[in-house]
Amino acid sequence: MIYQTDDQPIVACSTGLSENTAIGVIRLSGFTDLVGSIGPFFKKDLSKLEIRKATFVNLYDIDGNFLDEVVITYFKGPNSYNGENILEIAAHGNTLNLKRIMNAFINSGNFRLAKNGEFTYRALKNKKLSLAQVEGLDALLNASSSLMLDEGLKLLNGSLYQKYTDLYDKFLKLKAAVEINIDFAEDVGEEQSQKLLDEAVSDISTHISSLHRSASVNAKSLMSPDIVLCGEPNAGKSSLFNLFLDESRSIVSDIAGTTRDYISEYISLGNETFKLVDTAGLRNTTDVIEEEGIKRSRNLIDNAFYKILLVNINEVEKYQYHDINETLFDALIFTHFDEFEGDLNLDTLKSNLPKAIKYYSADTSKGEGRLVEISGPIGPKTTSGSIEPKELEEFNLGPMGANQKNGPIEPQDNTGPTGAKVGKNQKTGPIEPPHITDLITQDILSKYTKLRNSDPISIERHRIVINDIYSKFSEFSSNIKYLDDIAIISSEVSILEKKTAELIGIISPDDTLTHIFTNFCIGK
Ligand SMILES: Nc1nc2c(c(=O)[nH]1)N(C=O)[C@@H](CNc1ccc(C(=O)N[C@@H](CCC(=O)O)C(=O)O)cc1)CN2
Ligand SMILES: Nc1nc2c(ncn2[C@@H]2O[C@H](COP(=O)(O)OP(=O)(O)OP(=O)(O)O)[C@@H](O)[C@H]2O)c(=O)[nH]1
Ligand SMILES: [Mg+2]
Repeated sequence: MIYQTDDQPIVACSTGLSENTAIGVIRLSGFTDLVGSIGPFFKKDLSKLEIRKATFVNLYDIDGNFLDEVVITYFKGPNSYNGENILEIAAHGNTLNLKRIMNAFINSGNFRLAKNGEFTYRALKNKKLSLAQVEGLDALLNASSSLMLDEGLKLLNGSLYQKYTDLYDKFLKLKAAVEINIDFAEDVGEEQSQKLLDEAVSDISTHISSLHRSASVNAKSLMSPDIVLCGEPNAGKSSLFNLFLDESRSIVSDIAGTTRDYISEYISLGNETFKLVDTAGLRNTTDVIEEEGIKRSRNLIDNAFYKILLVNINEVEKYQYHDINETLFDALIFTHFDEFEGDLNLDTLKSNLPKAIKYYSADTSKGEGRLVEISGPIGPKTTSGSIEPKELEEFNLGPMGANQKNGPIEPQDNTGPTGAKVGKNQKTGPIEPPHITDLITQDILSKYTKLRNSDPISIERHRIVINDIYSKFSEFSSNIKYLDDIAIISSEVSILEKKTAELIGIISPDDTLTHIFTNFCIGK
């Protein structure tokens, strides 16, 4: 299917028609004769209408019936959003009123209702926006996380768009350097022309590597950052879920398999909203319904932004759900730590379990928790690897440890968001133990910030084209010293330049256009 259109003048309500609002904006675009085709609606000589200035006027239908008091703004093409003549009418935002006004223009026979995204389509056609910018607009308008919103803005006219156009300019420079090698090597000197070429190649190499890094960030998990709790039945998933929500949202019981399907709630951590998901306990089962629940859990884990595995520390030896052994968890929490009496050797405990970046111990029925080890790719060297049992004991125990049975457990209500605050009996009592949700929250936010700072590119088309340019260019730059046929070099550079033009959207395939514009709302 191809996005089909014509050049007729169009009208639409850009502020939506699903709800009454204070003010609604109706846009008219693509008319050539402001005075003749629009003047009658205002019973005014619009030849004196000031450009890009808000003007208060009365609006009438074609038969002269009064419709509304409105404010109009005229953008004379090509200096408008889409390059066409545009008139914006800000009217009273009752949807009946807005529809009646639109109908007045449509019934005059000079305007038709715009299709989805048609104003913007014309901006693209008139080269006011490139395809990449339109995709940015799409991301901006449909964003469900502040990260997507940022990406949209960066594409629309910001740093990311600049990176794309810089890459294109650099390919043009490379092309020029190649041409100098072909035509003017003798004039410039062999050495000088080779230097130009080398510089151009290395410049692109740095640039495309940075884009490639941005395109390699796991984008799926960023669109809706889910925090998924999983583990075998009775591990304490629902207990932790409720600790996060500060209420008993999920049913907690000692019957294994209590949670049969996943449940989720939105939670605010820092300034961000995350979806917290409590999943069905993972176990090998013959129950068809439970099996389906587990399948869903697996799916959620695979796509999660932050994966938490809970394991009852007293049952590590019995742990048997190995289908997720390949998954790297962000956090593994040893729960039921308050009941633990065994030998605390983390290496032994870990050997029967999937891997994680950070290990915690906790009493998930109450909330106390400790960080026990950082390992894996992001852990600092000093804390990675195994910790000596003695060291771990000091690190790990404290008020919740060996003395726990005789010593009082401090009430939780004084625990602030950073954990470790002094409890109620300040003078005599021990220090308040940290809260597991505070520790995990810190880690979630730090992961989110890190991802955000890595300038992720989540638009699939861009990821594909960037990866393609990256791999073709890598091949090209490692071969260039062996290529003695300058004509071959030249044609390779042309291919890469075309791909970059495609990334920006200077060249845009029809199916891409259709895909994008059907996603837009009417009036955009
Ligand atoms: N009222 C109103 N608000 C709006 C829009 C709009 O169309 N109308 N926009 C719609 O998305 C966004 C703003 N985008 C716009 C982009 C370009 C031009 C424009 O007139 N461009 C001219 C002049 C540029 C200049 O003076 O610097 C041009 O490009 O030639 C207007 C709005 C958000 N807010
Ligand atoms: N002592 C102790 N009890 C806990 C701890 N965490 C959870 N419990 C208890 O263990 C039982 C199971 O907890 P849930 O939170 O329902 O476990 P779950 O992982 O959601 O279990 P399923 O929904 O069956 O998969 C409940 O009785 C909890 O009160 C803990 O750290 N220490
Ligand atoms: Mg549960």
